[in-house]
Amino acid sequence: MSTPAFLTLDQVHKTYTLKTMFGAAKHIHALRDISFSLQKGEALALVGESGSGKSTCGRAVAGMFQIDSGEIRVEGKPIATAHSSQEKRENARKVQMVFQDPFASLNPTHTVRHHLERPLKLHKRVPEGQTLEDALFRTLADVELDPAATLDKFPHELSGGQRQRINLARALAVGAELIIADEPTSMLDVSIRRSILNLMKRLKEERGITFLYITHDLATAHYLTENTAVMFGGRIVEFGPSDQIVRAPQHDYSKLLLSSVPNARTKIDADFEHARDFSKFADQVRQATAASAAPLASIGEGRMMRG
Ligand SMILES: Nc1ncnc2c1ncn2[C@@H]1O[C@H](COP(=O)(O)OP(=O)(O)OP(=O)(O)O)[C@@H](O)[C@H]1O
Repeated sequence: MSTPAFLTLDQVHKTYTLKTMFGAAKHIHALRDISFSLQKGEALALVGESGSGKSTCGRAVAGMFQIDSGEIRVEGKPIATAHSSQEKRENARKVQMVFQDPFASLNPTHTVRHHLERPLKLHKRVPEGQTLEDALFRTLADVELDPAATLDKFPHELSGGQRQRINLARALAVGAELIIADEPTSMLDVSIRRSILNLMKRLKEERGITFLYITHDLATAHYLTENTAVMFGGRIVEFGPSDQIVRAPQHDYSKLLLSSVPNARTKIDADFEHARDFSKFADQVRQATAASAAPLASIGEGRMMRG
C-alpha cells in the first residue's frame, strides 16, 4: 500500500459571513474548491495578493477553525475526525505556524529559555541520555543561533531575524513535521530575508520538514518550494513547479503578479509590458480572473491552470 501524502486538501471551502450595518449578510468566499497534496519534506508556496485566501488556507490546515466543506488530511487522517484530546494534541504538535510578525508571537516578558523549555518538556522532546540544557542548546544550534549567547535573552534584545529563528526553534522544539510559514520574512530587512529562507530550506532538506510557505512574493517562492499555487479570490488559478511558474507563467493573473517584480527573468506577454495605463490593465486582469468560472485543468508537465 502506498504511503499517503503528508498533507492533503480535498475540495476545501470556507465562507465568512459578515453582518453589514443594514442587517444584510455579506458572504466572503475565502476558500473555494481548494485541492492539493504535499509529500513529506516537500514545500508548496501559496502566492497571491492581499485577500486572496492564503492565510485562511494556512489557518485551516492548522485546524484553527472548521471548514464548511471538503476535507483536510494529515498523514491520511482527516483532521476534523480527531476527537480525543490526545489526537488533537498530536495534530497540533505536528502542524505548527510561524507568523509574519516575529515580535508579536513571542512573549516580551519571557526569555528565549522559557519559550523553548515549555514545549520541550510538555511534548517530552528531551531525548534519553540528554539533559534539558542539552536539548535547549541543540534546538538553538539547529536554527543557527549561538545557544550560550541567546538562551537568557528577552525578545527585545534580539533582531527581527533572530526572533524569527526563535519562532522556528519553537516549532522544532515540539517536533513539528509541517510548518506553515505565513509571510515569515516580509517584516524583516531585505538583507536577512534570504538567510531565513535558506534556514527553512535546510530544515526541509536535512530534517524532512514539510513547508506551506505563504507569501506575496512569487519571485522568492522557488528558493524554498517545489511547487507554487497562485491564489486569487479564494481559488487556485495556477499550480505547478515553482521555477516554471516564475519563468513562464501561464495565467494572466500570475503574469500580473510577476510583472511587478523587478528583474524577474520571466516571459511576460507584450500586453503586460506595453500597457499604457498599467493599473487599469491590472484591474481588467483581476476582473476577468474573478469572472471566470473555468475549472482548474491540467496543461501538462505537472501544471494546472484555471482557463
Ligand atoms: N476572520 C475573518 N472574518 C471575516 N473575513 C475574513 C476573516 N479572515 C479573513 N477574512 C476575509 O477572507 C478573505 C481572505 O483573507 P486572507 O487573510 O485569507 O487572505 P490573504 O491572502 O492571506 O491576505 P493577506 O496577505 O492580507 O493576509 C479576505 O477577503 C478577508 O478579508
